[in-house]
Amino acid sequence: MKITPQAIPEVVLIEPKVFGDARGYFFESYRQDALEAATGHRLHFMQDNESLSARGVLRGLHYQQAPYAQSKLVRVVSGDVIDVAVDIRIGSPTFGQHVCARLNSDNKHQLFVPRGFAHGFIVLSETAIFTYKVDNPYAPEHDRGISYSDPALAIDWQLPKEQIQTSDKDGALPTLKDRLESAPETLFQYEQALYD
Ligand SMILES: Cc1cn([C@H]2C[C@H](O)[C@@H](COP(=O)(O)OP(=O)(O)O[C@H]3O[C@H](C)C(=O)[C@H](O)[C@H]3O)O2)c(=O)[nH]c1=O
Repeated sequence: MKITPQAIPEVVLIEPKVFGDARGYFFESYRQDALEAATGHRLHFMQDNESLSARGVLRGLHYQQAPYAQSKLVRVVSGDVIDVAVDIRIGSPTFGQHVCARLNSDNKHQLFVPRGFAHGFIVLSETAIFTYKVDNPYAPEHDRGISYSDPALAIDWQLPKEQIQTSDKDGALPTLKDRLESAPETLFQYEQALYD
């Protein structure tokens, strides 16, 4: 597999080696040793999630605040999405900046979204099955988010606004600036030790 740091280097893109033959294909969808070496973190993924969404559905931008911050290893088993990770570590040189990755069942690419980042994706295909590992359990009381349409983030979701569908919860999320001004404790500090 090829693992490449992105423009925000803590976020890495994983391109698995796919072995095709007359029966179909095989690839290693997760290698802890390779990902730990590439990210510099010990990783203990302990929950797998899966969601099915129709074209235009946008889930995000979500994160869990400390002490339940989550790293995510995300991939698409069916369909085509734009996946986005936003740096929400106060003091980071890339605070408020984001990485986009096109993940689909053809390229089989995966994105590692570290703790300290908000995450979301939009579906470009008719439907998409999105599956991912997280390294902390679901903690609804620590579930937080920022607005996918925050003009300061300037994320290109590639679909017209009228085609984007979100949950009511996601549609009401604050901008990063609002969250920074009203509840900075729900974000992260760049110097904060987020991994053991
Ligand atoms: C995330 C999660 C949700 N749930 C329950 C809570 C709700 O009753 C239902 C749907 O939850 P939600 O609307 O938060 O699901 P998504 O909008 O897909 O949220 C996820 O979407 C973005 C892309 C993320 O990165 C996060 O992993 C996660 O926030 O599943 C659970 O039981 N366990 C879980 O880990």
